Amino acid sequence: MALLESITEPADLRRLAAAQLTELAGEIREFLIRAVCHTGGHLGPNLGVVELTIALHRVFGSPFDRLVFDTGHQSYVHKLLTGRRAGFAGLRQEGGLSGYPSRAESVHDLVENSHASTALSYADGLAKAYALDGSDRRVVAVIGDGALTGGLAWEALNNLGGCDRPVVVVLNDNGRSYEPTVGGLAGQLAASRRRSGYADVLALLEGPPGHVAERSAAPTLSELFGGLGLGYLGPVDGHDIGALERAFATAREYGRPVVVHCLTRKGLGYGPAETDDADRLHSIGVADPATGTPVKSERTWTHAFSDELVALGSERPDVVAMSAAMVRPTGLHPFAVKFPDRAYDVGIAEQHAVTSAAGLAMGGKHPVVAIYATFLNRAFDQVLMDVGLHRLPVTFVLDRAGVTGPDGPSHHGMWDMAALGVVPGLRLAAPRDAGTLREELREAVEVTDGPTVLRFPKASLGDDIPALHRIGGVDLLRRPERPDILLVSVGVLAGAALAAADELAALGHRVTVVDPRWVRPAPPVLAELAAEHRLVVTVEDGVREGGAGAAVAALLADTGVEVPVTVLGLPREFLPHAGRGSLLGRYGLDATGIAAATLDSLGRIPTATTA
Ligand SMILES: Cc1ncc(C[n+]2csc(CCOP(=O)(O)OP(=O)(O)O)c2C)c(N)n1
Ligand SMILES: CC(=O)[C@@H](O)[C@H](O)COP(=O)(O)O
Ligand SMILES: [Mg+2]
Repeated sequence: MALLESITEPADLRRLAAAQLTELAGEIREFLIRAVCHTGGHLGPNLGVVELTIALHRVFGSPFDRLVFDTGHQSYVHKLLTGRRAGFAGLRQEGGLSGYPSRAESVHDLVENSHASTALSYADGLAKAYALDGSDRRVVAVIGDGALTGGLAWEALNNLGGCDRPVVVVLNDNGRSYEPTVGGLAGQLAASRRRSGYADVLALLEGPPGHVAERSAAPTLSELFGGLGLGYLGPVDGHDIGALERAFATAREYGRPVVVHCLTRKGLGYGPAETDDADRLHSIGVADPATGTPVKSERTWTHAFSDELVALGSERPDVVAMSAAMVRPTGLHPFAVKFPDRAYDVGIAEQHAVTSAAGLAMGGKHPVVAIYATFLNRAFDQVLMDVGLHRLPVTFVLDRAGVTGPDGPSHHGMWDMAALGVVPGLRLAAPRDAGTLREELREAVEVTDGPTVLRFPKASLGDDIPALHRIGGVDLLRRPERPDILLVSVGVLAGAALAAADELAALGHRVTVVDPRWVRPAPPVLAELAAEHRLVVTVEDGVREGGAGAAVAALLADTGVEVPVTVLGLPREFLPHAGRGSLLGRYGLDATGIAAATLDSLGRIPTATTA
């Protein structure tokens, strides 16, 4: 690692000879494999951009010139070249290096939002600002072929091409998002690779044999981007540092917006990634570096959803599934294998996914849109207007809801219950275990007059938590004689709520614990239950303001039930990266935190009413 250790800033790179750069690339790959297998993180994407990132830092002068990484999951090499090698021991760990660019870490980092397809818009704005200042700073946006399937990227291209600001768009084309990138654009890129005769990369192309041949009649990328008003350079071998540097140097002096099309191989240099057909080890947990296999394998909420959706698909031919470039991570793969004609992957295009699902519902189907909670934020208007206003039966299944952990602020799926709760006619369920997930999914697809939502976390599944009985759709999990406290627990927090009830019982309190199951709108029976208690405490792993607990408080106010309500949830802040359990504890959403907050609230009730 002698060369890598000698690099503390981009200027150090410019002192190296060509042969040393190749050696450095090898050291970086070796380092990444070891470091990322140790902590978990994005391995395949970073192994693919080693040469590309070296070349960028040799040609452009960051931080004067600005490098914007789309999504940012491929920024590890950039971090290594900008003085953060030592931080990799704590990559994505609490207090450690972020898995994405981070302005707190480095002046070389700019955009921390790891939602895809934004880089070209940021670049457009930066270039406008620098033009106003009369500055000749260059703006470079690195965007993957997957991220380029997002509509926002095309809105930006449309703007970039319509003016002469010198933005350099580096298209990192590895032919894949997680799986091979889908759609007409992917076909265009594939055809371009074919024409380039870049055999190694061609070997990665997948799809039916006719696919590439048919696409080869398509316009060239130069025509495509040229038609929008951008220059086009390429395709360039994305693993040839010399070729990349020549292309970037030309782009730097181009004087107009230009796309540099780089062909790369996701996972290059690590056998287990190169041969991984699922996703080239896109994002891994802690793994054995010798084999790339995860150290821990567990049954998750995603598995439970996945199995039940396949069962539903067999029973209900109208049930169709929709994904925005995340077929496997959201558990849709088994459904797509069994019902290939009823599964749609639209690319990184959440807004389109939602409105396309609306169309499917208008056409008599019941779409299940499986999506990470955080990515549905982007399609709020489509949920509200295109689905909600038309009262269409679309079911949204939000994986990674609540605290996700090491992916940090842009990935915590904590806004859903507050944001979606305002959609008229939308019903939202938060299953507490695998059993209720199955049950609530089935209830959701039975709904015919509006959108339904299921949300669950990125976590391993515990045992099912049985209900004593159900009233008004609400599950009673604990019901002592003469209860004084009502704990309303949302979804996965049922276990913590029950444990808190135990702690409180040990102190002499009598705690009822309920799981509302369908949390938005709040079930009316909660008002009746609340009236039998002296204090209501709601517990959710979503933003506290405007969430499920706030809906319970509003229900009580609307129905004249004058029992104090304490709403426990996440603060209205961007939460950092850290382990999920640790963050839940930090924000008082573990048993001890819930019990302590409850005692605190009890202590604040005037004595006359606590007697
Ligand atoms: C809006 C949004 N949807 C989905 C994702 C999840 N996601 C992260 S990376 C990725 C694939 C990106 O493909 P590409 O841009 O080609 O980068 P590569 O990993 O191939 O380098 C997806 C779907 C995301 N980050 N943002
Ligand atoms: C960058 C991105 O959005 C995804 O790669 C995400 O990090 C994956 O998260 P999971 O590892 O939870 O699937
Ligand atoms: Mg890609």
